[in-house]
Order: sequence, then C-alpha cells, then structure tokens
Amino acid sequence: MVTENGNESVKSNIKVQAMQFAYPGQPPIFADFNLEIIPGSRCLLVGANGSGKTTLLKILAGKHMVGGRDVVQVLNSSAFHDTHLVCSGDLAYLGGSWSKTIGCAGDVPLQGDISAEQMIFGVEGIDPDRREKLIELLDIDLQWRMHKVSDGQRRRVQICLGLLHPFKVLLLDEITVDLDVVARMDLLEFFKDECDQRAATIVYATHIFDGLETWATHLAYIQEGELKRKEKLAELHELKNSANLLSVVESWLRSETKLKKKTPVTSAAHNNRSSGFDASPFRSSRHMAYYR
Ligand SMILES: Nc1ncnc2c1ncn2[C@@H]1O[C@H](COP(=O)(O)OP(=O)(O)OP(=O)(O)O)[C@@H](O)[C@H]1O
Repeated sequence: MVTENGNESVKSNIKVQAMQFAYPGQPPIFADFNLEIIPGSRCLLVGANGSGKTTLLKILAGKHMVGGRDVVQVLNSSAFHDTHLVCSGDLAYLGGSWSKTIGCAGDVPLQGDISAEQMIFGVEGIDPDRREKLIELLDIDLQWRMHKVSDGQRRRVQICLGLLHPFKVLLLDEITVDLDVVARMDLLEFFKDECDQRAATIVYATHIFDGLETWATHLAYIQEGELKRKEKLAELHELKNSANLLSVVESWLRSETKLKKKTPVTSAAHNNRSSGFDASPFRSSRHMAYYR
C-alpha cells in the first residue's frame, strides 16, 4: 500500500521513477521503485536491516549508476550523471563510517595526524558565520587530532565538513549513533531550521526514533526494496493510536518477520539449498576443525 502525498503543484526535489537496481551477481534489490519528495520535507526512511535504505541513499547521492538520466532525479538533475550536484554542495550525503576505499582492502577508516582545524578550514568558499555556528553546535575542539579522538568526536568533525555548504538536499544514513543526546537533539534542531528557512530537503535513514515524531514531516517505509508506505507523518493513522513512532515501526517490522516465518520452504528449495551448501568452501568438514 503506497500513499502518495499527491501535491501536484509543488515540484519534487527528489524523483525516482521505475528504478531497477541490483548489485553485481545478486538478484535485484529494487525492481520498479518510485519515490517523490517535495522541497522542505524531512523524510524518515525506515525498514528492517537489509531492506535497502543505504543502497537507496547511495543511489540518490549519485554513487551508483542506475538506468538513464531520468530514472533518479535530484533537483531536476541526474543524481549520477550531473556531478555539479555534489561539487556545488547542493547535494550532500552523510553516512557510514568516515572511510576511503583502498583497492582490495575495502573501506579503511579515515585517520591521520591532521587537526580538526586543518580539515574544517581547508574547505574553501565557506560562509564564516555558518562555519562558526557548526563548530559551536557540534562542540568541536579545533585542536583535536583525527588519529587520537573518540568515534563520536571524529563523527562530529565529519558532520561539520558535510554541512559547511548550505545544502539543498541532504541524505543522512544514521549518522547520529555515535553522538550524545545533547549533540543529537541540537543537530536535529539545526536540520529543522535549514528545512523551514531554506526549503532544504532531508532524507534520514534511522533505527533511532527518539524525538522524531515532531521532527519529521514524512515517512517512507521500505520492505525488501519495495516502498510499502510513503505519507505525511501527521496523517499516519497508526500513530494516533500508538505510544510513539517506535511502536508503530516495531509493529510493521514484527509483522514482516511473521510473514517470513510463515512462508514454507519447499522440499525442492531445501534440497537445492543443501546441495549449494555442500559445494560451498565454508561447509563444515574435518578440515574445518583445525580452524576452530
Ligand atoms: N556492496 C554490496 N554488494 C552486494 N550486496 C550488497 C552490498 N551492499 C548491500 N548489499 C545487499 O543489499 C541489501 C540491502 O542492503 P542495504 O545496506 O541497502 O540495507 P539497509 O536497509 O541499509 O540495512 P541496515 O538497516 O542494516 O543498514 C542487503 O541484502 C545487502 O546484503
């Protein structure tokens, strides 16, 4: 069941049409995915682990090439092809660990004997007032050295860098996990002001719902790559009869789990699975005993 907000007169800041996407050698995560998000929205992206939230945010951030230019549009440009979106700072993505991908080593945490000041003041063309505001908001000590700070302190510098440019669309992939309560609440308030004052759009994937009932304007719920719900939070009827957003999302995810448990495994599928596992190098064997 998908409820669109149906506001035809307002142009979408994010528009995804008939999107298909699969990781190489994997079955498709998104088969025919559609989503529209209007300017000024603060849209929560919710779903179980592995439902496709991070993948969707990365696609919106232009990190994966998907279909033609019209399939994934951000600010009326192609998220992947129009690199000016990211270069100008109009489209910002904050997610995952602060890392860089190094060949076969994969994602290596970004560390080095470099100060917070060098990183933050190294970004050119920034409004000094905005920079000061962010440094104060995130309580950053400019003398912090990136190889000697806590996860939360490193995260604050990462967030600051990501917000220096006044974004038009901001994609957040659970970046507040390492922050203490005060930093998280202050940051959410800052985001709210950015949307209200500049009609910026935020999509925020999270499993932490504290304080979000009054913060978010919309909610999108994904189940296994399918958009199950997309509606205004104020119109979410379950929220009127529940203690909070957490219990609403909890009930959705619990019914997903029940559905999965009810789906019987056919004997053919079971046989296929066993034979696949038999061929696997990770099959338990006498030899594996040496590694226990
Ligand atoms: N680089 C990758 N290569 C292959 N498959 C991947 C890759 N990244 C994610 N997947 C698969 O894609 C699916 C969606 O993953 P994704 O990270 O988007 O989920 P998520 O909703 O963000 O989960 P979580 O709540 O745990 O962060 C999962 O089944 C995952 O195993």
